Amino acid sequence: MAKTYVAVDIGASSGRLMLSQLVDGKLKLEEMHRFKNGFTKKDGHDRWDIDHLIQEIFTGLEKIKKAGYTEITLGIDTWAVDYVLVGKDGERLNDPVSYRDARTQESIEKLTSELPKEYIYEKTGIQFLDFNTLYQLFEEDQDLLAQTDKILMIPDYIGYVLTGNAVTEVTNASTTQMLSLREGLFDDNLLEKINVKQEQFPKLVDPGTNLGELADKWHQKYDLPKTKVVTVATHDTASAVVGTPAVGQRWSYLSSGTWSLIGAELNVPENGEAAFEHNYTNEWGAYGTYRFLKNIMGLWIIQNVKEELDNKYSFAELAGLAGQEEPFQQFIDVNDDRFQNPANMIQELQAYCRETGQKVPETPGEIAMAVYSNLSLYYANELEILGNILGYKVDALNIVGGGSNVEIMNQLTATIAGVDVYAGPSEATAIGNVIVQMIAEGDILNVYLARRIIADSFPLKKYSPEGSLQYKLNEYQAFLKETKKTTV
Ligand SMILES: Nc1ncnc2c1ncn2[C@@H]1O[C@H](COP(=O)(O)OP(=O)(O)OP(=O)(O)O)[C@@H](O)[C@H]1O
Ligand SMILES: C[C@H](O)[C@H](O)[C@@H](O)C(=O)CO
Ligand SMILES: [Mg+2]
Repeated sequence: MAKTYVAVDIGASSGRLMLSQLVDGKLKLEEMHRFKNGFTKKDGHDRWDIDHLIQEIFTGLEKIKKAGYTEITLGIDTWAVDYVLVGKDGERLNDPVSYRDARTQESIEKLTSELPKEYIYEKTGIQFLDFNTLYQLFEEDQDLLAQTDKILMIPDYIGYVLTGNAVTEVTNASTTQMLSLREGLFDDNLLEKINVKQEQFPKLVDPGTNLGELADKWHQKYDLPKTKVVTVATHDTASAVVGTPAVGQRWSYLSSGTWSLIGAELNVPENGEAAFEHNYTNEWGAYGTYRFLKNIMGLWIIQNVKEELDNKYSFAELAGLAGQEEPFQQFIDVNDDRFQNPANMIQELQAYCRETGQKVPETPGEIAMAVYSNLSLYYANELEILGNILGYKVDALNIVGGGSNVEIMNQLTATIAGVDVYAGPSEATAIGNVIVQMIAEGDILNVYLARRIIADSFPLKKYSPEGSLQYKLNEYQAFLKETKKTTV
């Protein structure tokens, strides 16, 4: 009987428990439970409801038990950078603050006035995003920090609640912008800067570490399967990269969800001048790799548009309406900070177009196409920059995540970038999560073979360039140069 694996994959917009088994060399994947995620304003900050997320996990595990699965292995992955402060009594001190909260808007300038960006980037190789853990802890309530016994990243906290065991998993630890590339530890100078001690972080562990059994108290409270928890690549993007089929000689990936993370998998970090100038990051990947990538605002923009249209349209319907419009009616720098957490996204997009003297999108289709076509242009621009930094032309882009369902964006990206796009699997994150568990349990030999199994198990859709849109990319790059504020 094939062993049963469960991925708990919680993104910024939604979470899911996915059940997987390896049967005759193919991966079976079944969604057992899905729930919404999101932050709300509480005690003056945008915060996650971590207790709700944990409750949803138990709800999903009860469904799995009810479906007849009595023994499972489980892994947890979530979004990056955010953390939970745990007191000396082992209990949570507060609701975790969301990385979209305004508290860190000025933090990079404040912190790097005393500790130069060049030092931080040379040490960590991590992109400057104002919500990195480094800046969040720099702004953290000092009284709370003084009461803190353990700082746990979100997925590590969930694993701690489930098993009682606390670790710091390295792929997510790297997103803090405090993990030294050379020493493989949190950098002492950076910790000192933010008033944090090494011992406030539990020991660093690699993906595939056995975290322990689900604590007995949960079996007394709920009807759950016997559950062994494995620490996977707990940063969801790290799991997504593991779950990428990696089609192409010089392949690249685009993890397309709330964020769009575009980049390549390297065996050595690249934190040189060009990478620094273009704010590329070296987040740690599984199996000693580095995720050399760039954060792009992503489908967060469409998620807000959908809500502001009172959810009258599904994502598929919005993509369908967009497909009825001409692309490139206006150029938008989708990575402009103003789109990070505006009061009203549609108004922000329209104001941007008015301020730059361009056609203002009005209908749902026009607005959706404005977003999708400018995301495609931005992806193509970054693929060109990625190739220039790495010294080779990327020959294939593997688009995974929910965004891989947006056919017009897949096709536009292929044509503008002049590369073949392979779309899917949309649940690559959950797949990468269970792959690390299967390798740890000896069901699969290594990640290279796993990726062949993924390509055999999930139909990929290929999009080849249709003519050339190089001229349009050149126009967009000129537009970005004119309108871009200096990058951090
Ligand atoms: N059928 C579809 N048609 C068009 N867009 C879709 C479709 N399905 C999903 N999407 C897009 O995918 C996005 C969600 O992607 P995904 O499920 O990978 O994100 P997530 O895991 O919830 O969040 P995160 O990116 O933080 O991990 C939605 O916001 C939507 O824009
Ligand atoms: C804030 C991070 O950049 C974000 O979480 C991203 O890395 C991610 O995890 C997208 O799912
Ligand atoms: Mg996700």
